[in-house]
Amino acid sequence: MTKDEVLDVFRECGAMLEGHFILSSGLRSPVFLQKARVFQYPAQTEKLCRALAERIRAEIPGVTKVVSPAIGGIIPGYETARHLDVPALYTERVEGQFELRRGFEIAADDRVVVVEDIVSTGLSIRECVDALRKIGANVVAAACLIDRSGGEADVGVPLISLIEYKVPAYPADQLPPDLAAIPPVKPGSRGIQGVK
Ligand SMILES: O=P(O)(O)OC[C@H]1O[C@H](OP(=O)(O)OP(=O)(O)O)[C@H](O)[C@@H]1O
Ligand SMILES: O=C(O)c1cc(=O)[nH]c(=O)[nH]1
Ligand SMILES: [Mg+2]
Repeated sequence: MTKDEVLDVFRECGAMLEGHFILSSGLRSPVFLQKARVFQYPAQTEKLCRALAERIRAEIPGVTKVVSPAIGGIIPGYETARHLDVPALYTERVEGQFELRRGFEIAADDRVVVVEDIVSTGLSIRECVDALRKIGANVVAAACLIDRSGGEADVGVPLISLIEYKVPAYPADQLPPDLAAIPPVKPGSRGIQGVK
């Protein structure tokens, strides 16, 4: 898929939000890609994830498992894994730290790709990769639908993005005046109900 085709899917699903958003990293941004609005449509999700799976298959041979950081990564991880014909697992936050969900297993000879929805700073993928390495998993790459860092994020493994789409993000104490004038909202799940 071309960059415009991917962005059109987000626009058509009403997922390209403008305002003042607190990102997972704590940075602030005038744009939020509300992926949940895309993932409510199976046909659109299938189209994006089929294209991502094709990229993964072409660039990373022999993938045996997909693991995604909850919550946002679960649906695209599952759909991408379906196209790769491998199992779809996920990590979830337990007292703020990612852990492989209870019941899932990864063998020493598995070749794991972490599949994420959106990358901003890459922090969530790094945390997921760290959690997987801690239990001995071989993480060979990561992949995402949209890389908002424009290729700058370091996720600790090779990152395949369906598209790069550079969006501004600012520390909370360095907001441009037009952004500071808008009350901020936090759409993501990190930090809810006492979770760090
Ligand atoms: O590259 P980063 O700076 O880590 O930002 C991107 C992360 O932010 C969002 O997750 P969030 O923590 O908001 O929770 P969610 O997955 O439940 O939406 C998104 O799903 C990515 O995981
Ligand atoms: O950085 C984030 O938290 C983030 C940005 C974005 O555009 N979409 C999203 O789901 N998370
Ligand atoms: Mg997430």
